[in-house]
Amino acid sequence: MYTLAARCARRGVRQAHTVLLMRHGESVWNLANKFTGWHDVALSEKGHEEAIEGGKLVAAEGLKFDIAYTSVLKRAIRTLDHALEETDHMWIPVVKAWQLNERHYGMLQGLDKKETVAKHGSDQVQIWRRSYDVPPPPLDESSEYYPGNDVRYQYLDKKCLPFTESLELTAARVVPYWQQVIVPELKAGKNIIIAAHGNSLRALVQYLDAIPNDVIAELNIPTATPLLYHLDDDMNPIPFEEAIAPLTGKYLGDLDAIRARIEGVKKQTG
Ligand SMILES: O=C(O)[C@@H](CO)OP(=O)(O)O
Repeated sequence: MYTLAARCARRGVRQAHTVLLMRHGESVWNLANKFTGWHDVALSEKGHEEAIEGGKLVAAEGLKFDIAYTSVLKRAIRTLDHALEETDHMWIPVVKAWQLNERHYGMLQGLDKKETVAKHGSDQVQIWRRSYDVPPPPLDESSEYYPGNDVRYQYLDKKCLPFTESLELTAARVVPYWQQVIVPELKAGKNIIIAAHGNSLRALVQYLDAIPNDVIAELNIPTATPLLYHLDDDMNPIPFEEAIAPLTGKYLGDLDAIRARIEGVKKQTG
């Protein structure tokens, strides 16, 4: 004989849907202060440590996951590996999707951020870096950074491959991937962990939290800092009190240290 409480629990007085977002740890090009985009660079030593620390924070929260998503770039893949290892989830399926890649930085890829400011001015670089709809100058097909020259994209229709991307163009692949691939898994009751990138995650949280275009320009996402969302059955975030606005999801860890990390990302250009 079930108690009333137990019957209710079984009949779907359900918990919120859980999604844990995590930007990769510091990469060797973050360390060198270069625009990276789709270029596939490794984590720095500090980046590995950050990802392990981030994973420990997720473990301490006692979160359970059923499926993981990441990009096709090793800094995010390795970050996810660390998080899965620290939380004892190495066994769950991992989906690697180009749609979760970092925003393609066009002609800026490989350039030093401060040298780019010295050459083009901080206002122009801020527009390329954080405006919603102005992409950096495009590269061309002869560039070593053109995805059409990269074997991992060989089976993709060339018209899917960017020469550069704004946040708007990044969202045009991230958000449909969220809606079409990830949301059905959430609706099936699965808990999700996603390891991705500063700008692909900015595109996703802008969508989840309905952040206006001028406000998202001010939003920076720190490396390897777990960001927890609870969603209702309509996939709307259930705000956490501890959230740092305009986000409604909450970062795990020491909030002062997290704010300092956010400032660090902002200051990369000066
Ligand atoms: O270089 C990049 O690809 C991104 C993330 O590292 O940089 P930014 O924060 O300047 O958009």
